[in-house]
Order: sequence, then structure tokens, then C-alpha cells
Amino acid sequence: MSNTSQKKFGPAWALKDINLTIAPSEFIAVLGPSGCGKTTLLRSVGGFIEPTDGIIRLNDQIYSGQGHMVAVEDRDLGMVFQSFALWPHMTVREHVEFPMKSKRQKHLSREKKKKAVERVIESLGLAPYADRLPGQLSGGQRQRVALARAIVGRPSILLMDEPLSALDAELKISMRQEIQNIHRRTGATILYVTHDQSEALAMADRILVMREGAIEQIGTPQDMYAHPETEFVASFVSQCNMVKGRWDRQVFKVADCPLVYDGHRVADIFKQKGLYPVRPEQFKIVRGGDGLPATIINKQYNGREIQYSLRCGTDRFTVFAGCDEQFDLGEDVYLIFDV
Ligand SMILES: Nc1ncnc2c1ncn2[C@@H]1O[C@H](COP(=O)(O)OP(=O)(O)OP(=O)(O)O)[C@@H](O)[C@H]1O
Repeated sequence: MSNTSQKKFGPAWALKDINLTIAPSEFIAVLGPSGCGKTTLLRSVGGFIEPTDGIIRLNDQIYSGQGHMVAVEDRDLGMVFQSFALWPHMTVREHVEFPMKSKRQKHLSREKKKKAVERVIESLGLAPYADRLPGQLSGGQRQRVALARAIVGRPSILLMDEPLSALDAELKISMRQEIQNIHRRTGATILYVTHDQSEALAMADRILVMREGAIEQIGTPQDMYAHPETEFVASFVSQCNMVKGRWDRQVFKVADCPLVYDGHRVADIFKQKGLYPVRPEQFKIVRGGDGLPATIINKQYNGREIQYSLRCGTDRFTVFAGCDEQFDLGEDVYLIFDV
């Protein structure tokens, strides 16, 4: 699937120069703050809105652009919305049957359609609730119905708009696994909008970070985490300490401190600004020796590790450390780089 397009609402560009090619069966998470254009991108691919410029195509078929605009129901895709979008008067089975009535499925016999519906109901654990209405289901069960309805027609593309945001924390984790299973089972290409960084890091093959309607960076979760290309990506994808210092080609030095950091994989933009992005687990707290002098100003235990907040000159840094050696509030310590 490829997409080179823009979308304007009145005088404002909601999408700018989006140029993106997605491979079959890829799982792409679209991540970004509120209002950055995630939903507009998804709705453009879905056919709910027409891009102002550019082309969206699936393989060789133009979905929009060059005078074409394929209707939503004629696109080879399934959608899952944040609000589940279930009809209150329809049972679970009726929801799952609904997409099988579209003209895209008319080549299938009645028997095959029935089998497909029952198979999906079974595989998502909905068989005991098949005759219930949405009002008689829990949040997680409703989300399963929305997923079942999206996949029953075996679409090539699944568009998911914050599908887990209405669920509580525990349910979110089990539904993440459900979505990963669906991805493996169906081989569908997934475009998954979220503003939850952990969701994007956990599930996607590639993450697309958007900012003000444009793509800020696209890459694997590991790349986005370890090699952010902008300050925005560094801080948006996960917590990040921006250490101020001086770059001397590939070597980073912090004033008055014998610390030197190798910066081969640090993006140029940080070098121009005299910054080194350090993840909380890349710092190590030590009691003596060379390092950045800092003071512990807060600590939080979470069962696995301790999250320390430290004051370091005028900066405030976050460090995740093991529980073996603990540091006290107010203690003066040193930070060294530990990767
Ligand atoms: N129908 C519309 N008319 C005018 N402006 C719109 C319309 N739909 C969206 N916008 C604007 O386009 C921009 C992008 O909106 P969009 O809904 O795509 O953002 P988002 O990243 O999905 O945000 P959120 O995470 O809050 O859902 C916003 O500034 C929004 O106000």
C-alpha cells in the first residue's frame, strides 16, 4: 500500500507531504500527540475523507487521486474504532454477519459465509455470547465483536483507531495479544493509530511518529527508541534525558566533567544543539569516581526497579536502577553512561 498525499481543512493543512509505502502484512503504528493528524491519515486511507492532493493506492489500484475516489465499502479493508461503533439492536452474530452481506463478498456461497462467521466468532471466544446484544457485554467482549466484524471478510488492510483506549489497563494488555494473534493469523496489513507509546513499541513492525500533520520519523521500535532523529521523537517515544554538553566530531563532552560519550549513532540535530539523548536505563548511579555530579531528589519503587529523579546542575534527570544497591533521598551521587 502506498500513500503520497495531503489534506487541507479550510486554510489549515491537517496532513502535509505524507509519503509512505507499507509492505503487505506490515503492522504500522501511527503515533503522535492529539491533533497531529493520525485520524485524518487513517480516514483518508479508509475513504471517509478525500485527500486534497496526492494519491493513495493499494497495489496497482488507485483508491484516491487522479480523479478516482473508491467508496469505503469497495475498499479491501476492515475498520475498528475507539468507540467500538456497535449497533445496540444487533446481536453479536448479526454484527459479524453484516460485512458478509456487502457486494465485495457476493462471490461466496451462503454456506461459506456462514462458516466464516462461525469461525471468527469461535476464534475470538465469542461463541457463548453470540446471541447477546452489545448492552449485555463487557467492554472487552464488545471490543472483540468490533474486531470480529473487521476481520470476518478477510480484508487485506485493517485500520484501527485507538482500539484499546476505552479499556482498563489489564484488559488492554490481553487485547494487545489478541490483536497480535489476529495479525499473525490473518496476515493483514495493519495501520494502528494510538497515542500510547508503549502500545506502539510493543506491537508494531514500524512506528510512524507524526507531528503537526507531517511524518517526523518512521522506523522500527528499536530504532525509534535507540536512535531517535529529533528531540521530539526522543522524548515522545519514551522518557529521555537531554544532557547538555559540547560535541567534538563524534565525541561528546560535558563541561568540567571527564565524561566523554561516543556519538556515532547520535543524529546530527542533537550535535548541532549540543545535546546527548540518554534513556533512563542508560545512566548508572555511582557513589564515587568520575561522572556527572547529581543529587537524588525523588525515588519510586515499582517492584522490579527503582525510578530515581536527580537534580544535575539546572537539569532534572530520570534514571531506572536495580534494587540491589539503593540510594537515599538527598544523597550526592554521580551519573555515568552505562550501555
Ligand atoms: N472535519 C474537520 N474540519 C476541520 N478541521 C478538522 C476536521 N477534522 C480534523 N480537523 C483538524 O485536523 C487536525 C488533525 O486532526 P486529527 O483528528 O487527524 O488528529 P489526531 O492526531 O487523530 O488527534 P487525536 O489524537 O486527538 O484524535 C486537527 O487540528 C483537527 O482540529
